[in-house]
Amino acid sequence: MTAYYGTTFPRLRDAAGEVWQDYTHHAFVEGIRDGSLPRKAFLGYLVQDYIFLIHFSRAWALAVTKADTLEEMRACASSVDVLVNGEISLHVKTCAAAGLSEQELFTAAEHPANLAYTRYVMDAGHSGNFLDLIAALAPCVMGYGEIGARLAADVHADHPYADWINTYAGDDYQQACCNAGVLFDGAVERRLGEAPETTPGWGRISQRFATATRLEVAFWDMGMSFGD
Ligand SMILES: Cc1ncc(C[n+]2csc(CCO)c2C)c(N)n1
Repeated sequence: MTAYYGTTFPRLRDAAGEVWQDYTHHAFVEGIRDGSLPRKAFLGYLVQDYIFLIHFSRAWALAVTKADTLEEMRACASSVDVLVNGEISLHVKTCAAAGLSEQELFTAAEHPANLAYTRYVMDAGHSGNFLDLIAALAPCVMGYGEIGARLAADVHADHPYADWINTYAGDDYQQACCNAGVLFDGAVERRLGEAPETTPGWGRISQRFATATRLEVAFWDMGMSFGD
């Protein structure tokens, strides 16, 4: 069962249409679910995801500077902390266990799909306001929450991708998605009022959300290409 991620997220997800399904039910995700994803594809993805997380940390740090309230600053600062002091080292450990050295991670060339996605998110923040940035960050956070919760049903002790699935299905990660939902709802109400869908700002965040979702699909496509 997927936890409750607030009211803004499901509205934007449903407005995004089929692309959300393309993202959360991508062949790469289905390969993780049934364990058929080639190891090569998974490792290629992990290396790129390490680079992705570094730029994502920068985007959350940008959100700290774009926030309007101390509460928003705290939530975004905490995301930076979790990412740079937690998730990134977890990636380094997972890669090391899979035979990839930290040196290989540091020297890996950034794939264009990775560049496109992370720099799109950074630009949403640089050219726009706090809400533009959060809307571009949301598909990443909540999408992995939905994927983890769904895939947990098929996980068993010797599943090849059990660690990955359990990370995103776990209580800590699900709670992080709920917290992101509270941040997103509060940010929308503060800036767009109680009927946000009737404002021009809503069209902008819908577009940001849908574009970031398309870039998640392209990220999975990239992951599949490493299996060839
Ligand atoms: C391509 C890609 N998209 C989403 C995530 C998931 N993710 C990235 S940062 C973060 C923490 C909150 O910002 C989470 C859950 C990923 N690892 N790689």
